[in-house]
Amino acid sequence: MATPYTRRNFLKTSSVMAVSAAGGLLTVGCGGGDSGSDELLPLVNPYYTQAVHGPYERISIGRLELAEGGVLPNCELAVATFGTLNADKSNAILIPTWYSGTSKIMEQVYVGPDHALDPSKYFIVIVNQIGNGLSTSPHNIGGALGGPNFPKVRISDDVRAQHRLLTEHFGIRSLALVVGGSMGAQQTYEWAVRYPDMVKRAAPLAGTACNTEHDFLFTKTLKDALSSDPGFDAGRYDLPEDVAAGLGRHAKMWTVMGWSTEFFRLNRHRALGFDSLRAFVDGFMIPYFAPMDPNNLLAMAWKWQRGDVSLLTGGDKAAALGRIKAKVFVMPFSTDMFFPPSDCLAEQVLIPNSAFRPITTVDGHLGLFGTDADAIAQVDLNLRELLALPA
Ligand SMILES: CCOC(C)=O
Repeated sequence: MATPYTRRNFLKTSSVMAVSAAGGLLTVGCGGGDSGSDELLPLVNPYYTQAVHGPYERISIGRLELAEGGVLPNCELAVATFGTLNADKSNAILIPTWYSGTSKIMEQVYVGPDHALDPSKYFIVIVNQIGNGLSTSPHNIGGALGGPNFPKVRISDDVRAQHRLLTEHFGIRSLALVVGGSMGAQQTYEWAVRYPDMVKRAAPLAGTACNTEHDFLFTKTLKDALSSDPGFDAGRYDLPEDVAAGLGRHAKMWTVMGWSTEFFRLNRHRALGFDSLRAFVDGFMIPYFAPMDPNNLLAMAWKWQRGDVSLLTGGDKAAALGRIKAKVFVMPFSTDMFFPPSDCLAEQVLIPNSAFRPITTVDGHLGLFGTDADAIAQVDLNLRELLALPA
């Protein structure tokens, strides 16, 4: 097996094949000879590919100025579409993605002829959020903005980028529905507040419009779990495997907060095929996050912490939520420990034309992954009702 190259060495060679510790082949971009600079090259991580997450198409929306002052010179969004846009372009549904997720899990769990999100009726556009590894992200941008130098991206930046994509690339000016889970819910709220005339219906699942201090702290501990690993090396690690300890701690914290105490008391992990909590952590939670790029996760975590629609209204949450013209079903998951129903209800009462539709499940926040078929059936029932409401 070839000695795995480190990224720093790539600048000295035009193009190399490296073999990751996991045995996957990593193909790196051309180094352009020995530039002598310490720029990071884009690294093709085998996890963030069509083979794992396809089909999707990478569409450039050009230069994206960011709310925090940075810029993405050429922002590319990875997009998966299902169904056909009708003649008057009135049947478009947008689905943004959540932390660590891609368009693939949204397709697998929420889209299909047996779901409310039925491609035979709607043109469904799933847009991968910036930083998630398929769209422009720390691990794939390369150059001076690569890795730890990736600029700070906010929820509003994703939503403006998605708006440019839909209006300029697809010619879509009306959305029958925007629906997303967790960080996808944060983007859903941002869409409904920022573009009230475009969004006809909105369904935030297991997420809030304004992140809470508790959730900010939870996400800070996730970030610390990654960055405190010496292998992280201030974000200049070579491969995710170099940060395996941090990714493992991050996975264990997700195990604690992402499910629920009921989930374990009722042995739901056994129902999922794991005969112990330890086996569930070692066999599912750690392997799920292990191939992911830590700088990508940190970029999304920074964004997640600062989800706040009131930035548009000088900090006035009621004014922001009052801007919404869409019909809204607020759909928390009943045992969610970081976007609890109580936090979601406190926002829903501020939204005109809205209803509070909690989803009953013992699987907590990560019930979003589709582990509880009944929870997804409840989501479908509510989405069918919402889609049947007149715009
Ligand atoms: C699992 C998805 O979680 C978030 C915060 O997006």
